[in-house]
Amino acid sequence: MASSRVLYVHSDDYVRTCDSMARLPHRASMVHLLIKAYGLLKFMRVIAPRMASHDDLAAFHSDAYLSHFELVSREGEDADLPESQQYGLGYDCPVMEGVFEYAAAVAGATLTAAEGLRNGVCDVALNWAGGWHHAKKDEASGFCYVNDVVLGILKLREQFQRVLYIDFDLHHGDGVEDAFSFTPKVVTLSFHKFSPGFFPGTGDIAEVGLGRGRFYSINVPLSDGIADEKYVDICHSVLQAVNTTFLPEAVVCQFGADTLAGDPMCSFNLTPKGLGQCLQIVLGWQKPTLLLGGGGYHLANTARCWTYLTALVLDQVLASEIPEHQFFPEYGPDYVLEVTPGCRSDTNNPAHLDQVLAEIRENLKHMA
Ligand SMILES: O=C(/C=C/c1ccccc1NC(=O)c1ccccc1Oc1ccccc1)NO
Ligand SMILES: [Zn+2]
Repeated sequence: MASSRVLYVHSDDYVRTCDSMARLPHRASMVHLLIKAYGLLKFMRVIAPRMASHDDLAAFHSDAYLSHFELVSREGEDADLPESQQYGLGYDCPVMEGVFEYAAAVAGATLTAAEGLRNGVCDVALNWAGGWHHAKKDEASGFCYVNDVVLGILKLREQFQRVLYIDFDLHHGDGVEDAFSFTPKVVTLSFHKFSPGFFPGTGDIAEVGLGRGRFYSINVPLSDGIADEKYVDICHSVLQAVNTTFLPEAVVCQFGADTLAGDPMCSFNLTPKGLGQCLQIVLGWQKPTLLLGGGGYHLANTARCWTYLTALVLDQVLASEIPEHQFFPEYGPDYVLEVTPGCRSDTNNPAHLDQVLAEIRENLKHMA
């Protein structure tokens, strides 16, 4: 990738705001400082994000939700207003003071990245602190308060007729699928763990979209223990089939890193190399591409993964040794970039995966 054609959305203020999300302490700093420590910033155009305005957020979210969310964010924890529950606020989506500013900052960063692509300023745009795919029009969900992914896709749709969304996070990208389930202009494709009782519970292969959007939502339900080889194999087959059938003009990828070996979600057994092979397939299409983060609860592995993917975009090879920097101690005991797969058994049987692929190929035949 010609380096100046890669946009990296970053500012120290933005990282500080994202770091303030207590449940992901310093993750944004760890990601940025590892990318910086590997000397990758000089290959990219670094742009400071703008804050999303109320109108920006209202492109997807309801006014009722936004004004309630802004109110409780001002008052912080003790704002246990009765209607908070109907807006998904509390429990999975605790209301920390300033959480509205955090959500507006992340949404603004994803919009800044999407605008760079829409205006032809860059070919690839990165916002690793974005990717909050569960938020609904009027409800926070799964620790997602504002759906920056939907906002980014809507921004790209101002310029591109057909947008392909690919969700590599461990969890089903339900908020994004819901937002576009009735339209054939956006294909949402999600690879995720689908298992009784596992959040969010949606994303079965039979979920194909509704009305004019029927067959434009694609779900690849997977089970625990899948490792790089099988994951890359099914991703490659589905991605190629979707790209040649839908012919997208722009692509948005959510690379939630909770699929990695060692993640506390303890489900899949992937490594950054496997996700990198999936990214290489998408980059090979040479279409305007927006890359976002998402889940990822082993903070050092998440930083390893997104740094590795950033280097892939830049055609840069990284040394195994983690460079000396502020968070170096977090990378022990080996202090290397690679993530070692776990020795967990893969519960995905090949015959079932073939069946999943056959059903998706069948559904694609109905895509006009
Ligand atoms: O990763 C996700 C969703 C996570 C999620 C879903 C339902 C309820 C809460 C969720 N998120 C969290 O609990 C959450 C968010 C940030 C940091 C730690 C978090 O907890 C854990 C707890 C145990 C393992 C991993 C994460 N979507 O991609
Ligand atoms: Zn996740």
